[in-house]
Amino acid sequence: MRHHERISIGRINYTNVWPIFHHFPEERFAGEVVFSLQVPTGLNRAMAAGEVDMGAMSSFAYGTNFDEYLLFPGLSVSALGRVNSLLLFHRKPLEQIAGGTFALSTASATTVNLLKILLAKRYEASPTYLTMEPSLDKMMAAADGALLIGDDAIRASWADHGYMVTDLGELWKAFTGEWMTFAVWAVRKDTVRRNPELVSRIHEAFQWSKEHGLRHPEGMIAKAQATIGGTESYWRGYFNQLTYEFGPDQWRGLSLYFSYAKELGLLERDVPIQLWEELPAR
Ligand SMILES: C=C(O[C@@H]1C=C(C(=O)O)C=C[C@H]1O)C(=O)O
Repeated sequence: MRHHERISIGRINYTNVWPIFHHFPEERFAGEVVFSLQVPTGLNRAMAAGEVDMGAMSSFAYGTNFDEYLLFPGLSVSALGRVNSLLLFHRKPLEQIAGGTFALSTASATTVNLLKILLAKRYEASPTYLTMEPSLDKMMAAADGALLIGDDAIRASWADHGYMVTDLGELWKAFTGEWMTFAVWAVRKDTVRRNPELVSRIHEAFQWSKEHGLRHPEGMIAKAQATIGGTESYWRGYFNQLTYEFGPDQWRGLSLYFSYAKELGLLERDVPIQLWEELPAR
């Protein structure tokens, strides 16, 4: 182990990960960790390049590069149904525009591929896709539908635009009956080899932080209201709608997503769910 090497932890810069990060005991890791705050696609790239060692990223990005990563059980951003922050905005019913043009946020990997899967499998459509910066007005000027994620989607859902709004978590559940996992907590295998003890302590701290965050959401809710807006009950509902578990139910839903992605050529290989395991106590 290189003693002075810090572990870089990726943190998605959206509210949806707050229940896992908000109470992370940074002071316990002084000098040992640094955080990298980015949109999901930024973290996906940084993890693949080895600039970030572990943390939250798009579940789809695990699928493209799984040989390099392990997944932490018990940590994810998942939902069985509605999410409220993975939203497709459109002018006409989806049935009428499924073969049209869709503008996709540059920040997303999991959800853009989820939309591709649903349009291909459920609507049997072959639409045109544009990738754009997440701006609802610009996207809707260029396309029949616009896909936003995270806080961009939340803000747009409050705006007075008159568009129809489809929740991608709800659409996936209606089509498959399954869970969907949007963000996973992954670690690079080389980081585990170099520094198993620190990785283990960080995992434990995340679990603690999550349990604490879910038991005591008040601080997080107040911070979300102050930084983004919305009511107390909106945020309480938002954090309750999401699930932060990553167990057999979520693995099954995510595996189904990966198999559709492979079938449609969005992923090249079958993707196994490979879990990180705690080192045996010495
Ligand atoms: C629940 C969400 O899931 C997210 C969607 C992601 C993606 O589409 O790649 C990645 C991480 C999560 O932040 C959200 O953005 O609100």
